[in-house]
Amino acid sequence: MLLETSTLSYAHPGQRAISFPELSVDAGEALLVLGRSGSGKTTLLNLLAGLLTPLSGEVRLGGEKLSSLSGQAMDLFRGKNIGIVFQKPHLIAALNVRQNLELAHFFGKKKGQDTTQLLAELGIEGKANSSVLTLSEGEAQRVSIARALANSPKLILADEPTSSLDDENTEKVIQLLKAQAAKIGAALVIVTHDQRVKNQIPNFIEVKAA
Ligand SMILES: Nc1ncnc2c1ncn2[C@@H]1O[C@H](COP(=O)(O)OP(=O)(O)OP(=O)(O)O)[C@@H](O)[C@H]1O
Repeated sequence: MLLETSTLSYAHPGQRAISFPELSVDAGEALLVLGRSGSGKTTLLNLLAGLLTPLSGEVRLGGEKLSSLSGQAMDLFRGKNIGIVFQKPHLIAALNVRQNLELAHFFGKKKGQDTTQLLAELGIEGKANSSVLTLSEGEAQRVSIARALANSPKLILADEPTSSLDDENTEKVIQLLKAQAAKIGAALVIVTHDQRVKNQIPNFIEVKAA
């Protein structure tokens, strides 16, 4: 199994601990994380990304136990192996579209996917040299997906990637993520409360606050 967790829990300061259901995702597979607002979906995603350290249990990616990696080693491991699509695109305004993608190569210290081809696959090749400030919301979301894929990560994590999109673009974005995960053999985990996504990815777990 490429990604797996066991007895994972986390407590935010001053909050009750959240216990997460076990999850496992193989290369090329997709999993949805569903749950009500405040149930802990983003917290789980941050644990899977090694951005938070669990209170108990562990996350293993490609056999590597994330909590055994120190700060700097974890940052490098994440840059190489984990692509994250945040709820809001978080693009660097001073850089154009292509440069935003190349930044991922820089942080991952690897050459990664060809940016021209990647942008073409996502249907935004015409925007390569555009300022990110001139993009529509849907285009910016696709650039943030391209950036997450730029290093051909083993794991793609997406936090509510469709919450601000209409039905047509929701379907397109999920298809894109699935197709890209299958192409590079990555595990795909999508956190959402968007029930529309269930039609496209039947495999899911549900996070429930205690
Ligand atoms: N930095 C923090 N400090 C303290 N409590 C936090 C912090 N971040 C999240 N929480 C609390 O932890 C719980 C889970 O939050 P989380 O953001 O993981 O939920 P979520 O399921 O992603 O919610 P949403 O769907 O609204 O984004 C909530 O009760 C939240 O208030």
